[in-house]
Amino acid sequence: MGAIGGEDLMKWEKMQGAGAREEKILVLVRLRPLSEKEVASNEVADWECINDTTILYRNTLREGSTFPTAYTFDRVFRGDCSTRQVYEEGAQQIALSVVNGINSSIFAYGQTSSGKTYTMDGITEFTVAEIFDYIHRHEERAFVVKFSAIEIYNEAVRDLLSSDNTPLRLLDDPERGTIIEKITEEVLRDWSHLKELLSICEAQRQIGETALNEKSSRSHQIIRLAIESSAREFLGKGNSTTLAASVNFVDLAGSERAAQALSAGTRLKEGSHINRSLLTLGTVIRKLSKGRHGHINYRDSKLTRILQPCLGGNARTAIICTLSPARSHVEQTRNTLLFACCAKEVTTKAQVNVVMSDKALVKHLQKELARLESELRTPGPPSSTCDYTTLLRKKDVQIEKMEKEIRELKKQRVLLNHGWRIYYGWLEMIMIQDKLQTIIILSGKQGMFRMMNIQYHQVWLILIIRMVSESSTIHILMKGTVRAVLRKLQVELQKILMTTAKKFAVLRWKSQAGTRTLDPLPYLLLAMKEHLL
Ligand SMILES: Nc1ncnc2c1ncn2[C@@H]1O[C@H](COP(=O)(O)OP(=O)(O)OP(=O)(O)O)[C@@H](O)[C@H]1O
Repeated sequence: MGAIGGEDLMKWEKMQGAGAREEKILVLVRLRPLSEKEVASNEVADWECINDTTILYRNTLREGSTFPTAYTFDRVFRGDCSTRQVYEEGAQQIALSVVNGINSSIFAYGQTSSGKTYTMDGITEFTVAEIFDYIHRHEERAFVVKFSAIEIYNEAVRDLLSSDNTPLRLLDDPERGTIIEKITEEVLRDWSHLKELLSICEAQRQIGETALNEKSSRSHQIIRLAIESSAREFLGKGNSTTLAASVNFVDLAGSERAAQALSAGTRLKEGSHINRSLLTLGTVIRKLSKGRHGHINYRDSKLTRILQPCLGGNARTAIICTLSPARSHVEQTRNTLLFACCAKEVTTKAQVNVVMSDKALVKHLQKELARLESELRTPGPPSSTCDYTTLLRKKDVQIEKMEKEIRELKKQRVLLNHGWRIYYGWLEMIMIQDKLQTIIILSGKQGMFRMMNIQYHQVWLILIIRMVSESSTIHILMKGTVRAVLRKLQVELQKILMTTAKKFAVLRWKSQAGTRTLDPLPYLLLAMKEHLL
């Protein structure tokens, strides 16, 4: 990962000062023309966009109905509007936020055959073309663009870049939220590479047949571009910071009822799952539209778990609701419009995402500390002595917190740089947990165990045992899942203990209860289980 610094850091600090930006989800409606098939079967178009923001139901035969006839959104697009127009006048601003370190998502929602895939294919390509163009125009920055794609089919998550059909697991990460384990990420090289990856995805996507749409997509598809950028000027220097964000292109499966698609058998099973995910999406949107009160059931479906940040979280979001104008689809069109009405009340809180190196973070915290101290030295006129004391106390707490963070970061850096140290004396365990990794150092008079870089469920474990009383050093490198590493570790330790039994037999351990003789193996395994699993 590269680095930005100086001006960029200042710019970022300013942006952070301005805080996260709260805004409503952008809701766009796209009405498609009647299809040839619909025209051939004498279908009537009952919906019309009367201006740029309003869509009207024009069935005079239905007068007296309790449903509203006019619906207003951020933007509505008539049947003769091109996808480029939908992109430029709708989704563009939100999608391109990603190059400035802001997460963004574009969804297509609507019944089968209403034009979701037709719309999202164009939106995805236009966005990537503009991202490439932006990258070429900003040579002062180094960009890395990573492409990944999944589908959620019958509530199983599949990697669309892999021929392996094994469902991917979702994991909860305290920092990054829900992450998809073992997902393939391709570093995007150029336009032809994008086309190649998109055609792999298309081939992998589950295609089924329903009575409504001969090539109906039966799964939810999420294409994700993760973009990291750093100023070339600071590449490789210690005070590195990187802008990191991703944009999701979400093509949902049809929102219609399974019955209407004349589904049966497999199609019916798909329908119920599709509706479970969409039902949860609807519930989440409905709850969010009424404010953030109470529990929001993101975890009830894979779709809402993965898309949680786009639904009221740290992202800018646009939803394109696609509609068929046909009279026979009026019920589904109304359902889609109802969903769209709820979605336009949902707010998200996007912020610039910056990944900093330790050095840059320490620098940032020191600056913040200095700012707080200077604020303290020149306080504004307090309205009363009580206000002034409260302010002072608050600042003290903030300063103390910052100082603690700086101490902690410095300690971590020292340990990372000089962690390969031998602690003489009693067996001791130092455990440091930071955002991404856990470092455990077990050390003792006779031996030292050092384990580091334990990230999520992938463990990179280095066990180094050094016999202090002898010159020999044994290095064992193990890699795998936590359980696999624990098993291997147990075997390796037993081998070592057998060969160096005498040395370890007298290994002592000082606990609160006093000095005791200890076999280090169970203690080590217990400590690992407690802290890592
Ligand atoms: N705005 C439009 N203008 C012209 N043709 C359109 C438009 N939108 C969709 N179509 C056509 O309608 C048909 C169905 O569109 P599409 O496959 O995108 O629907 P969908 O909503 O993705 O359906 P499903 O949920 O079943 O995947 C396609 O043949 C597509 O070319």
